Formats: sequence, structure tokens, C-alpha cells
Amino acid sequence: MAYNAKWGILATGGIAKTFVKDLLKDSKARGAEDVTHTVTAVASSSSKARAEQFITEINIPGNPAAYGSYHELVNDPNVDIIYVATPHSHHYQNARLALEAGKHVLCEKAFTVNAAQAKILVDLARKKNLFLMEAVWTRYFPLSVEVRSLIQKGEIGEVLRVTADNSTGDPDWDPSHRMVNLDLAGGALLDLGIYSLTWVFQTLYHTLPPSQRKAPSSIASTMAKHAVTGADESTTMLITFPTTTPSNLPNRTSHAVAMTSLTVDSNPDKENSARPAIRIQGTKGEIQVDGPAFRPPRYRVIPKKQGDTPVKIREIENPFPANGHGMYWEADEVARCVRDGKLESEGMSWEESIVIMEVMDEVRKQNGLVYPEKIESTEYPIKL
Ligand SMILES: NC(=O)C1=CN([C@@H]2O[C@H](COP(=O)(O)OP(=O)(O)OC[C@H]3O[C@@H](n4cnc5c(N)ncnc54)[C@H](OP(=O)(O)O)[C@@H]3O)[C@@H](O)[C@H]2O)C=CC1
Ligand SMILES: O=C1OC[C@@H](O)[C@H](O)[C@H]1O
Repeated sequence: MAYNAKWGILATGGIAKTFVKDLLKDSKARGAEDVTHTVTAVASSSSKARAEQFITEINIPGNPAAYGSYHELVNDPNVDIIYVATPHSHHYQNARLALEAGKHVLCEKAFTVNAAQAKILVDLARKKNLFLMEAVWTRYFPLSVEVRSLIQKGEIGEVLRVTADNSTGDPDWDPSHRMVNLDLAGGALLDLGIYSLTWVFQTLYHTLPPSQRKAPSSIASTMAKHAVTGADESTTMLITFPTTTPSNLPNRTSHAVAMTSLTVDSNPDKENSARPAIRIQGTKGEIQVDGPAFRPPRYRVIPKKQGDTPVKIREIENPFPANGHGMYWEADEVARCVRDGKLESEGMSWEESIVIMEVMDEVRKQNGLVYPEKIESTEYPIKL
């Protein structure tokens, strides 16, 4: 019989709605016969009425409980997994609240404000024998799984350069909005740059066996800041990795350029047509992934031309079954891990989340982007 995951939804904003809609899609439509999902409770920090409205609006079946506080949600015995869907500033406090109450956690990206907070959550999950994962949904797309597998099989040879861009070109956020508000850990890097880094890491780092993965040997970066709030509007990172595959050239390194911006757009006409947001370049060819980097619709494999033989380009679509957004694949992974008693997912391991948070810490340090003490703090509990 299929394992049924019982979810508690912590916060009722934009992404919580999108995630729950995906949870409610029939899992068989995407070939997942072994897991199903039920939303058993929803909480809003604003009011119980807001949680009730969320349930009604999305038409969540099964009469889920509605709470006016996160505290009540994490103490509901009918909930197994908490989905944390608050702004970045609140992830550490909210995920910790859930773990302390003995619940498994899927926490939205960026995992926390800094690596120190992420390490504490990981230690707590380990100590309490609970599942914990940063919700980097893109990693669980069939497209991502295929691209990683092609790299591992040597399809494009040794990968020596990756460029990844996740830029949305929506510069006119109100200064109080979470996208640019320092009190909510806003800015392009934590919100959007995480996806550019995801592509860099899942191609140049994750494709190696865990024992051979090495943190970047150098990071250089630059930022442009929002005129009113000082959050980063654009961030560009140059990252050096030791080689991804065994090389006969001992000092060879792989280079990554990870870009993110709120002011320019990776896909200016929003058409999702053939515009690679990610280029993975190897000694035998290239894989291009079309943007947006967080929800790529397709990729193509371009072998390097050999002699006079015409190059055969393969283009592969990533369909979204049942017209979903694509968040169900990560939800299935969480359900399977919890069912199997795993504490972390191989696709987004604790160690990799922490290494990526450390890169973001370093980039913020290089550019003097500091968030308010209260949200950088590892103290718990703090009322934010
Ligand atoms: N995976 C993805 O594709 C996406 C992920 N995200 C991530 O999801 C998280 C939430 O983003 P999003 O849903 O767009 O944000 P919203 O602003 O739409 O929702 C955030 C929710 O958090 C709760 N909240 C608690 N405290 C605060 C506070 N002080 N200020 C604002 N909200 C608060 C509120 O819910 P309530 O009142 O019910 O408690 C609010 O509705 C972020 O981490 C973001 O990076 C966002 C978009 C896409
Ligand atoms: O995670 C995200 O992906 C989609 C973006 O539009 C959004 O701002 C971001 O939070």
C-alpha cells in the first residue's frame, strides 16, 4: 500500500498555496504509485480565520485543522511533516520550533539566513532522529536527475565551466516586500541566487561521490545594492572547484559563474523559448538548460563537433504532469525518506545545504551585506 504523508502547512503566503495545490494532485499522474499526501493542518501566524480561508480557497479535502499559531500546528499529533513557508528571516526559528516539537521538516529556500543557523538545525534533526531538508524543489525535477546522470556518465566529458543565471527583472518591489526587505533577509542572492548556486553545485559538486566532493577553492563576487533598503539587487559570483572528473592534468580546475538579479531578466520576453539560463560545458560537449533556472522547461545536449560529421543536438522537454507547478517531486522525496526512516535526502544533503550557505555567507561578507542582528542570531526562541 502507498505511504501517506501527513503534512502541516506553516504559513499561508504565496508559495504555501502553490505547494499545497501540487500536494493535492493525484500522485499516480506523475507515476508515483508508492506515496500519497494529505494536508492535515494549516497554521497562520496572523489568525485562525486566515488559515481557514486558505483551506477553503484551495479546497483542501479531509477537513484539516486550522490554527492561528505555529505553536499549535507543530503540536498537532495528526501532523508528521511541517512545511515551513515563511520568509528567510524566519526559517531558523520556525524550523527549530517544529523540530523541537518532534516533527519532520521541509523548509523553504534559502535554508536559513546563515550557515551557523543551518548547522544548528542539522544537529538538532540528527539528535532528535528527524528528517530535515531545504526545499530546493528544482533538484527533484526529472530534468535535474537526468542532467546529473548524463554528467556522471561522461556524456559531455570533463565539466570545466558552468554559467548559471537566475534573474527575474522585477525591480519595483516595495521596500517593505520580503524580496528587498533586510528585516526579512531579502535580496537577490538568498531568494534567487540560490538557484544559480543549485545549478553550479548539482553539476560541479553533487555529481561526484560524496567522499570526493570538495568545497570551492576560491570565491570572488560583486553586488549592486537596492537604493532604499541596501539589499542586493544583483550579485555575480566567480567560483573555482577542483575538477569534477578524474583528470590527467593535476592542477586543472572547473570554473563557475553564478549570476542573479532583480533588475535584469534571464528571459526578458518571459516566453520560456530556447534561451539557456544554464550552460554546462565539458571537454566533449555542452548541456544547455533553458530558464527559468528554478523551473526549467527543457534541456539540450550538444556534442562537440568531430571532423565533418554533422552534430546531432538532442532536446528534451520536462513536462509537468497534471498541470502542476513541479513541487510534488520534492514532496514525494520527503514522503519516501520519512517512510524509510531517512533523516536527510541524498538529492539535497545537509552537508551540501551547509556548503552552499557558507558560499552565500562569504559572498555577503565580501560585499558588506549584513542582516539585522536579530535574524542573523542563532538564539532560540526569539520573537521576530
Ligand atoms: N520554491 C519556490 O519556488 C518558492 C519559494 N519561495 C520561498 O518561500 C518563502 C515564502 O515566500 P512567499 O510565499 O513568496 O512569501 P509571502 O510573503 O507570500 O508569504 C510568507 C508568509 O509567511 C508568514 N509570515 C510570518 N511572519 C511574517 C513576517 N514577519 N512577514 C511576512 N510574512 C510572514 C505569513 O503567513 P501567515 O500570516 O499565514 O503566518 C506570510 O503569508 C521564502 O523563503 C521564499 O524564498 C517563494 C516563492 C517561490
Ligand atoms: O523561489 C523562488 O522562485 C520563483 C521566484 O519567482 C521567487 O521569487 C523565488 O522565491
